[in-house]
Amino acid sequence: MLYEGDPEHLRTVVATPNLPNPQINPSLLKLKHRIGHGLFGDVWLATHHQSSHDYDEYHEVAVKMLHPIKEEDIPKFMVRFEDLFLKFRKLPSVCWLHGISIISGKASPQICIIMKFYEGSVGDRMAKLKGGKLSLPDALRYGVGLAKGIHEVHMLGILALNIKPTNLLLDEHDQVVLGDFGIPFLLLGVQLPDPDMSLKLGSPNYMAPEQWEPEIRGPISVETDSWGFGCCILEMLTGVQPWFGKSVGEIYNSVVVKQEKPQLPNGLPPAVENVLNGCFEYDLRNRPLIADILHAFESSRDAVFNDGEWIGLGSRISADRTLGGSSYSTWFLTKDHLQVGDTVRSRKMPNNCKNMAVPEGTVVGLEKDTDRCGFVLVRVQGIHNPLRVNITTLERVTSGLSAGDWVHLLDPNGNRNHSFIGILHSIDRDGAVSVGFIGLETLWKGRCSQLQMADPFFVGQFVKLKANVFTPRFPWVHKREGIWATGKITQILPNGCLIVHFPGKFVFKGECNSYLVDPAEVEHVSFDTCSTLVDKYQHVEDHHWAVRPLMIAFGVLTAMKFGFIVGHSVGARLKKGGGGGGGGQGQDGQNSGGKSKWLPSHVANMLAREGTVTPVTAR
Ligand SMILES: Nc1ncnc2c1ncn2[C@@H]1O[C@H](COP(=O)(O)OP(=O)(O)OP(=O)(O)O)[C@@H](O)[C@H]1O
Repeated sequence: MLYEGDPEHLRTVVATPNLPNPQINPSLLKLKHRIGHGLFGDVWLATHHQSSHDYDEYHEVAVKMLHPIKEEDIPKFMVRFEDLFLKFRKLPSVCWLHGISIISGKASPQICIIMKFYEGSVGDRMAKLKGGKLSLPDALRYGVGLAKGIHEVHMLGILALNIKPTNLLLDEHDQVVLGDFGIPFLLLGVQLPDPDMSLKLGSPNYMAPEQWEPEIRGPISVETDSWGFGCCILEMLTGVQPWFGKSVGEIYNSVVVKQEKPQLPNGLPPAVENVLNGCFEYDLRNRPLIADILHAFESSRDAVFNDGEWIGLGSRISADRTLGGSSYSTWFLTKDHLQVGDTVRSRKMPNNCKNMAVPEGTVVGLEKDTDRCGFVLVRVQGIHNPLRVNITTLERVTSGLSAGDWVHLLDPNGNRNHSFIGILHSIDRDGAVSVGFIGLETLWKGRCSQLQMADPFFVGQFVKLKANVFTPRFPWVHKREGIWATGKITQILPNGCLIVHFPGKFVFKGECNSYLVDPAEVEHVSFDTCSTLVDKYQHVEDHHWAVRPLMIAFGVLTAMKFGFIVGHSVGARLKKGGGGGGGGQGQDGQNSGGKSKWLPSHVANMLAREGTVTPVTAR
């Protein structure tokens, strides 16, 4: 009577003190047939028998039977689920949960999540349409529903992760409900039988770069779901799955290694195009939040359409993309909403160690507090009138720290397997912080008193392993016996992981010259800080693999020239005559001038400045 597929009715029921127990006795479930088989288990159509002294009912339900997990991990999962069960039931855009059950599988017990049975999914609907794609108005409408569902899940501190059209179920009002409410997230830290760990956090075609190796390229965060959202909308609009036809390895290569993005179709409303472009930023911090996406989709859904075609007028919003991941997107710059009284300073650019000239000040007025690119009034000591400053050029400072700063974890115990240097992702006004560290799948949460500012790293800097690091976290290049090579930072991931190239290493075609580096294990090297001539030369050698062979060739030629001159003058003296010396000198002078052209000019200049040529050629 109460549980007949009527979530609205149930929402009022669960609010009563007589709270339902999420655990369902497996003997009350009768599996009828399998509806589908997914990466996280099978879904069955089943009946759930419910009875009490005044009713006796059978309800049609969907049972998601998860793959077996280690028996000792079952209680861990159950505690997480039971903690969230009632909260999930209050979410209108998340599938209605009947409960959870543990049935004895062939080898080990299996967790079954019992859900309301829905008639179909967005994926099913697309499969029935010509070309397998939805009209733009439908895609926008489902997009709004999906964004709401993801937002609701985020409000509970959970990530959806497994977002794809078959997991977007449709209720009787054709509204989207999330069929997977974050099962991969609830499984974090639980051991799966599948040795391919990359599969456990989502479905490959829809996975964000950091989702493949969250401990290395992570953390996974709310913006990870923005990527999955973008993939779903793309599939709805084109009828083609992102990376269709590629193997799992090829998708990994495209998304993670080559840092490719799926192609967007033409003709989208500008706000939608802009937000979808942002969803496919490699650095998750540059992606829009689900609230931004919802705003763009809601505003475009209500715009003018003609036979499903966008006929909106007005200027196109310029694509808000970062160039080569080297700068911040507007999504990044406007994530923090400034308030009157906040301490602010000019924002540091990601690849520039120089802070901008505007010093620390206090926000005394908001000109347009709802506009993404609004202005604030900042009072700066020593300047009479407040300055009017664009919010995207400012960063909020709390306890001396701002989002984006490099931080060092002060951990007296020190027994951790994650790096102790990372990047601050957010700092609340009350001092609560979240930090990305290598070795952690999700953001580390703590207090700002546990952190200290660390020296920043920048793209383009040269780094080498610290002297006390003998077994680095990731493989590193050896130059010669006992000497570690120096590498150049080419990218910095959101957890502070450095991607380093070794320009001094000769690389065969197709060989990878990209290495991951823990920032806690390296130090910055520059020409100015190399103390000895030999160090300076070695630093020059690390700029390009050709330096050493050129130096050797140069040395050999110098030696030959020297031998030739000596031989010539000795011969001349023996002959007590001569005449060819002047001509020979002229020829040599010309040759040496020509040889200097072989060296890259900055390397040649450095060598000339430091006089390193002679000792090197002798080696
Ligand atoms: N509560 C439900 N009611 C009706 N159909 C459902 C329900 N939950 C899932 N399904 C359907 O069952 C099928 C299999 O779902 P399942 O989630 O196992 O597979 P998947 O979506 O392909 O993969 P994954 O395991 O990664 O989620 C899908 O077509 C899905 O739409």
